[in-house]
Amino acid sequence: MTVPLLALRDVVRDYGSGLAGRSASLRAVDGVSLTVEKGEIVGIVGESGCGKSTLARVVAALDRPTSGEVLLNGEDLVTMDKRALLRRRDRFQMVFQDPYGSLDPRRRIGWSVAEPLGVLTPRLSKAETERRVAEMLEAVGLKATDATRFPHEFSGGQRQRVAIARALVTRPDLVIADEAVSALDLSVQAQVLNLILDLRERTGAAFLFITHNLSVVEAICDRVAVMYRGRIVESGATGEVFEAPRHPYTRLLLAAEPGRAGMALDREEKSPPFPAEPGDWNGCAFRPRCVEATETCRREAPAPIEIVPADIAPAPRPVDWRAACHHARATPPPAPAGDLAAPRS
Ligand SMILES: Nc1ncnc2c1ncn2[C@@H]1O[C@H](COP(=O)(O)OP(=O)(O)OP(=O)(O)O)[C@@H](O)[C@H]1O
Repeated sequence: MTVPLLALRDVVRDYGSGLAGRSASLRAVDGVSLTVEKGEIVGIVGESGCGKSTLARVVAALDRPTSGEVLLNGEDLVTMDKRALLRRRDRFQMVFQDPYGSLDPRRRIGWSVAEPLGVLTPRLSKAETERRVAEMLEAVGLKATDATRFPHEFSGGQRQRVAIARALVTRPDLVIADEAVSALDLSVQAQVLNLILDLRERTGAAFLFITHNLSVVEAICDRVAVMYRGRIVESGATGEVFEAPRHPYTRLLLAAEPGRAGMALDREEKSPPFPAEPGDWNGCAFRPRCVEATETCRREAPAPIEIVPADIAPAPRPVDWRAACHHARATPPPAPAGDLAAPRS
């Protein structure tokens, strides 16, 4: 059996007092398990505060989970000592929403792109470093001579290209992109997404793409994981999940996307408060917003169930579609307009 590039096993991240014996005040990530294969682009979606960025930081080893495993090529980054982790740092890189934040305004672009090489492969010669920087700048559609310019001389889209060049210069296996295109105009966004697809083809890098934008996920992600209150409620191939979502929250998210026909969404219902204590909440976290909720949903948190795609009979393939809902079915339920607008309880 091949080892996935990234495997998250039951990852939990609590924010709280930090005092021993005291329970946490907030569970931002609640038992997330997920895999990313080599060269795959996996999207994490969900509304603000659902734990996307916390998960991204844990995967990038910028933050430690409260419990769980983060396996990169089978090695657990959580239990790894600092020196071993530093040696693996060239295997994964992060791209943030604000390229200004990751580019030093006083440094020339060439320096910023080269910096990870200096930290991670310090024995590289000056000539080889310059060659790698020029190669990366050209790969992201800039000129090699741009290396001598400063960040303020570039547009937002160009700066995001520089940030991507910086992330890919060490030839990482995995790039964790947190809202990496959200601040860009639609046309520039499309250019950067095409660039990412192109770079995936050329370098074989996998991407974990954190976004609240479903159109972005549809455009580039092979698979999608939908998060709600720290948990993955549905995951699977993007086309299948978006075509016939099985979790009511996925349907709600899709219906709320401008330009998509579907159920009405009462915007007041968005962003419900998190439980003050993780233990306060039994049952399904989505229950207060779901018209399908029953007594079972009140009592028991639903475990993910496997969904069998309709075409499984003529072309058997591994089942990779899961929904954590007591009422998820193998076939899509009829969804009359407005059925999620008014919660039952
Ligand atoms: N350092 C922190 N200390 C305490 N609580 C935090 C911290 N960082 C995040 N949180 C809380 O954890 C929850 C998840 O936050 P997170 O930033 O991961 O969500 P998100 O889905 O990325 O949201 P957004 O899309 O708005 O960035 C939120 O309730 C947030 O307030």
